[in-house]
Amino acid sequence: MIVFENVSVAKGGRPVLHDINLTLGDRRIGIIGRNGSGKSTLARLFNGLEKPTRGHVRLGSAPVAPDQGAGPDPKAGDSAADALRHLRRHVGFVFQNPDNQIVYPIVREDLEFGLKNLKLPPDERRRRIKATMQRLGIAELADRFTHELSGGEKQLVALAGVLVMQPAMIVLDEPTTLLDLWNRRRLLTVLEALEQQVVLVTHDLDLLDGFDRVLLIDEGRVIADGPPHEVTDRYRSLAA
Ligand SMILES: Nc1ncnc2c1ncn2[C@@H]1O[C@H](COP(=O)(O)OP(=O)(O)OP(=O)(O)O)[C@@H](O)[C@H]1O
Repeated sequence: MIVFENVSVAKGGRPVLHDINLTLGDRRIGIIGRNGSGKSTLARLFNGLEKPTRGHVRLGSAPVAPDQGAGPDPKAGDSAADALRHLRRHVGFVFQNPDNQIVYPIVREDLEFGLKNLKLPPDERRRRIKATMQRLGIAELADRFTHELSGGEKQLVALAGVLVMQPAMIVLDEPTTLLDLWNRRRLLTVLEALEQQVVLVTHDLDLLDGFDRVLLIDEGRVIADGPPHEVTDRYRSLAA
């Protein structure tokens, strides 16, 4: 469960999100909207990649970022830093561009990096990496150079890097843009099977069939919030 309370974000002095209030406990949540409407900014708030200019984001009961008007109370700062760590640990984020996510030269090393930080024993690290790669149908990529992968292969490796961490919630920002039909279908099957809460930003409206809830963002505001067909119909009517 994640809660947005009076959240606004400004960038370069320009308002990008306006006074967002949401309580999101649903298992499958989609975020749609036209280019530049604020979807990625909203998605990045989920795991603290973006901080509110005003308001709070809370995972469970922990505040993620203080209202910036709260002042420089060092104690409040510490708890906000703890809350941010909590959020980063529990919410995995899959970037639109996998090059922003893949760090190490060999696929297996890249997937192992976060698991080492969690101080998991080598056996458990190997087990998780193998199971995740098999699940995504990319087991044969384990020993490849990451810079030699195709765009779609990189996108799947970036997703694997998040899944191995087993976060409580997974946020994906347009994860299908580089995928062929087979891998798009595979990704959908993987998402359907995940037990975690999933938040998906997409222009690919068909992916949202079967989702519990879809948010339509327009000019930094949530202008529709409901079941997929209702909200995607409203979106299509904006473009008509
Ligand atoms: N660093 C920045 N400085 C100023 N404006 C920014 C900055 N980053 C993003 N913006 C603006 O914020 C608005 C929202 O951007 P955002 O990336 O959230 O949109 P989006 O809905 O994800 O778009 P798309 O569908 O094109 O990916 C856009 O108008 C964008 O130009």
